[in-house]
Amino acid sequence: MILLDGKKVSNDIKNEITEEVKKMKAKGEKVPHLAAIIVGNDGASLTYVASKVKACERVGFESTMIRMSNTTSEIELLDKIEELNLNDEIDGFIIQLPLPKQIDTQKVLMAVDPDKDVDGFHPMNFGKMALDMSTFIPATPFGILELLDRYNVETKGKHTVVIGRSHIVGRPMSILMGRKGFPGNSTVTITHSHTKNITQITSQADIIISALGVPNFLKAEMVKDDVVIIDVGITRVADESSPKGYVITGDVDFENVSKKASFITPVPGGVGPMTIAMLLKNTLLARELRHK
Ligand SMILES: Nc1nc(=O)c2c([nH]1)NC[C@@H]1CN(c3ccc(C(=O)N[C@@H](CCC(=O)O)C(=O)O)cc3)C=[N+]21
Repeated sequence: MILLDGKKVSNDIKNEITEEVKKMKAKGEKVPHLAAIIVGNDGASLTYVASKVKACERVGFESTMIRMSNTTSEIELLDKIEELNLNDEIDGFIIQLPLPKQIDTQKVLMAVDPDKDVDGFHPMNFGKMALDMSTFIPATPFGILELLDRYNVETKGKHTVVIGRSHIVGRPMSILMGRKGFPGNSTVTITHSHTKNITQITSQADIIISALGVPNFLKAEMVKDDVVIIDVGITRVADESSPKGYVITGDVDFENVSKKASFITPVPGGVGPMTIAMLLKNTLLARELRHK
């Protein structure tokens, strides 16, 4: 079994980006600037945005975190987005999800200037992705592709099973794994809450990408020998014995599934850190787009 070490690879990527930023500075160019809007006080969301800001500092990017209250109206958020669209200092920005229920997420994501949409959530960018055009690929799927690439995991002709059809992971992942090129050229099955007999499907998979959010859902009996496992689950499970009062738990029963797997991502330290590294990569791309 080979561990797909997202923590290590994300560090390599951050070092590569740091070098790029040094070159920009040496040429007297403006460094990339990422902004993040966070609405409300969700603990996990605040942690993620804080790690994004920290990652920006680490590679030498500028960053701005914009906090808005839990009672923010849709109009107020749309106004803020328009402000960032027009602000020439900002190369790219994200709106941390999930949003409070009074706000229509799809409407908000459509208000982002596609050229600053470093999350790749605007329908224009999603469409470009599906059509093999160059664009921002959502950070989590992009991170998974990068991990498969750097560990040279064969995807061509393999049966990839994606668990979950969310707009930010499952759906784009199912498209990307079936595209031409590497990593891609897989035969893809996407499964979701209405899928019948999921074990029958997962047990035929060469590659499983699980983005379900149900701790320890995928058991050893559900997979075949030498399967490649990508665990996107990051559920906080209460645990009094740990210092933070919770442990981050993936969708995969790692202890038992890892014994059968050829490659597997750990949680934490797998897909999560890659997501942050690829957001930086998209921000660098956005900066290059705007100053070409
Ligand atoms: N607009 C938007 N863009 C996102 O990319 C986005 C989002 N909203 N909403 C929530 C999800 C989730 N997400 C993660 C990022 C990093 C870790 C990460 O670094 N995880 C660490 C553990 C971090 C911890 O201690 O909680 C790890 O897996 O090793 C996890 C999850 C980005 N998301």
